[in-house]
Amino acid sequence: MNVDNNRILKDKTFDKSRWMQMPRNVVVGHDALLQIPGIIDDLGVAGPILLLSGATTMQTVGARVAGLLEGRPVTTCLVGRITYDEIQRVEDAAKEAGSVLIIAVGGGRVIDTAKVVSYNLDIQFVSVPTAASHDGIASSRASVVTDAGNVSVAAQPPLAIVADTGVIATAPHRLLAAGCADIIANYTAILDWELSHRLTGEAISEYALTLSKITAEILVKNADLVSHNDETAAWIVVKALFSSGIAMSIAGSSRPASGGEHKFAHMLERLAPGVALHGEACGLGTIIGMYLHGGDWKGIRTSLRRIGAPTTPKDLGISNETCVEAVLRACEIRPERFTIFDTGITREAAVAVVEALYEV
Ligand SMILES: NC(=O)c1ccc[n+]([C@@H]2O[C@H](COP(=O)([O-])OP(=O)(O)OC[C@H]3O[C@@H](n4cnc5c(N)ncnc54)[C@H](O)[C@@H]3O)[C@@H](O)[C@H]2O)c1
Ligand SMILES: O=P(O)(O)OC[C@@H](O)CO
Ligand SMILES: [Zn+2]
Repeated sequence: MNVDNNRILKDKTFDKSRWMQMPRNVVVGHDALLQIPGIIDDLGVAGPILLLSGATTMQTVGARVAGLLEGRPVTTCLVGRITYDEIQRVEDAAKEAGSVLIIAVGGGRVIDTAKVVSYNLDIQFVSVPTAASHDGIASSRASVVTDAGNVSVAAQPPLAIVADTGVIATAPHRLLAAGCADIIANYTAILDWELSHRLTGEAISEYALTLSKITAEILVKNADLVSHNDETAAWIVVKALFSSGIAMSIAGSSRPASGGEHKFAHMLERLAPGVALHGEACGLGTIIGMYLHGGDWKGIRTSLRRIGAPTTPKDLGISNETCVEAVLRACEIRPERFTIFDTGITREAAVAVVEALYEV
């Protein structure tokens, strides 16, 4: 059922009420894909299925899932960028097929699209991440691209998650490293949330904040293990991505995992579309955010390097000027979310932080 998970009952003395929606079945491990038919039966959702995937992932994992669903009514649909137009197109396809369940097989964009469509149509969906590249695999939020930049919208968390570590370990290491960077971003997301709490009085959830922080700490502790592209690394990173998603579900917003470093990343995506993976841009934003907070930015950089994630604009294939621009204009993204990037950074300061990224 769709819910406004930040609903406040104004007429009560104790006036808070929040729905925290969580996944019901989470299956992680080798050959987890084979469990999909059993999971669908266990969920008790019978009827036409919409199999959603990306152009690349449909040819590989998507095709395997289609094979596993043989004998059931399945319609396939490919998704590209996540925009409101694209969401509408997928909604129309789901309606036309009379779908009662979406199975989303792919990266973050495919899963976010499924989340919004299933929310809007009030049908369920199963999340089948093909890469450990983002922490949206379990969250109840989706990030949609609009002309005004990325917006974070309420969405439906998956009823089930099927993360096959064998599949994830065969994805390029770049994707796994990006997922790690998306988790390391939690360090500055938390600092920004606490800063906003102190300066603007924004409410904070200690549980969400603590879960987000511990998740990043455990990941960094395992940095050497996740620098490999094997199933152990996939296992560790998927658990971190899941945990971070749950922190977002507890908070009812992406706040525990998305601060100024994400605003920077979303602006960078607008200035240089498609150049960096989401997590890669967030990792760079985390080093910058930590520098601006006066924290251990070199420690963040060391962790990202150990994992194999980019740490400079050059690594990402963007110019220093574009990076400076993204630092200065990050505040245009989601202006209501106060972060260290919203404190009036001068061009001089932005140039200085970008130059510092190259310090040995
Ligand atoms: N809702 C949330 O809480 C949340 C959290 C983090 C990120 N996001 C969103 O997710 C998106 C980023 O996710 P992403 O980095 O996965 O991007 P993506 O979905 O664009 O995938 C990146 C690339 O990886 C490829 N890929 C995926 N699996 C593969 C595999 N097994 N082998 C080879 N290639 C594979 C895809 O084809 C694509 O080209 C952004 O839109 C971001 O805003 C949302
Ligand atoms: O709200 P946004 O900024 O899309 O953040 C969600 C997710 O990317 C956090 O890792
Ligand atoms: Zn993210």
